[in-house]
Amino acid sequence: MSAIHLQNLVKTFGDFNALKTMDLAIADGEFMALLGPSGCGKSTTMNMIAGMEQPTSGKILFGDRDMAGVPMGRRGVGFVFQNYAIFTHMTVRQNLAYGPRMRGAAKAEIDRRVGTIAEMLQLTPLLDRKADRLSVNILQRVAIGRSAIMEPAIFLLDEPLSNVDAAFRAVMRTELKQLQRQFRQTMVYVTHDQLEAMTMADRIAVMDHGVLQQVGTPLEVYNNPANVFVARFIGAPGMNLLKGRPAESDRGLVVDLGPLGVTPPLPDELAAALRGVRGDVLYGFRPEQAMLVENGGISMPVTFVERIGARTIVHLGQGENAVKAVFDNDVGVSIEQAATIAPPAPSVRIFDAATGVAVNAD
Ligand SMILES: Nc1ncnc2c1ncn2[C@@H]1O[C@H](COP(=O)(O)OP(=O)(O)OP(=O)(O)O)[C@@H](O)[C@H]1O
Repeated sequence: MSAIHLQNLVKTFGDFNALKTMDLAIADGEFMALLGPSGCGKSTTMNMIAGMEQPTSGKILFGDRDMAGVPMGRRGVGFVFQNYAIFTHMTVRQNLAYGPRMRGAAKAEIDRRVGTIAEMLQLTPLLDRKADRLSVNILQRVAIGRSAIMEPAIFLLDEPLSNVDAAFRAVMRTELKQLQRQFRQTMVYVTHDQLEAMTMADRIAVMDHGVLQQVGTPLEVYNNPANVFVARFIGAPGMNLLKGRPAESDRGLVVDLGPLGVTPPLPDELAAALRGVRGDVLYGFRPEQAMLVENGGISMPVTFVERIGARTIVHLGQGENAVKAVFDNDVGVSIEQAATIAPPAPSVRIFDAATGVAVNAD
């Protein structure tokens, strides 16, 4: 019953196409993140699942039940927004108890549920505090608790952590994941923050301009982005992409990067797939996978070195040819030096420069 199917879902506002078409199957008990930049249609999709917006066309099914015409209050969904929606004149306990009380639950049952949720969200010492005396961080925790206590089979969260501070956000990422594991709800989580999506979600639906770009586990979208948008959007920093042309060499197929020279040879399967591609390609590799080598790599001037604790981000090249390399230690390079970097062959990804679509090795 708690699986969600979005079928050919379209939403237009006047003549603006906010969601061009969306097909997505979310399994019962799955944590699905809707991830993308501002304005890509995440909230619009979420609001249609909740029943706050009606689709222009297409279907939303919960299990095999069509949600067309089913009002929000009858969908059995819990919803948490960016801006906490709680009663400030009530205590934390009264806020948490509100939903079960409205449903007519017995006092002992309400007390039990309030106790469990308060414990999970570390609200126990604050239960008798008035909500108007709490910080924004704690208010959002109460808002999540107020929804979670109803044990909705489907839990929808729209950027719930964007107003809380960074340290608290890190704590809440773990707590939300634990909450979902405990209640085994189907959770749909809207965010523009790829780190939130990567750390919490079972699968991520990456969106851009009202179009679903890719659906996959965090590792799938990180390791095998379907296109250039996903390659750049996932990862911090995003994937490096250098423009070039496939070229035969005596060591096998390489990518000729023009003034940067040629890349190391491509792995056989990728080379085989690439032989079908005409025109320019983008040679992609993750900053974390770049290695410093003596020779046989791509040599570029170092333009900037960021040292963030034990992590070093080395910026190389400029303009279209700028790339970044991330190391877990201080690699001892400095500005204006040249450095030669090479990704391990299996981690290289190639994209068709004209379409942006990944060239798949398999
Ligand atoms: N009621 C509306 N009327 C007109 N345009 C709308 C309406 N709601 C959303 N839009 C537009 O639809 C597009 C998608 O909006 P949506 O809120 O779904 O994006 P989002 O990906 O959630 O981004 P954000 O994180 O900024 O909310 C935006 O360009 C937005 O301006």
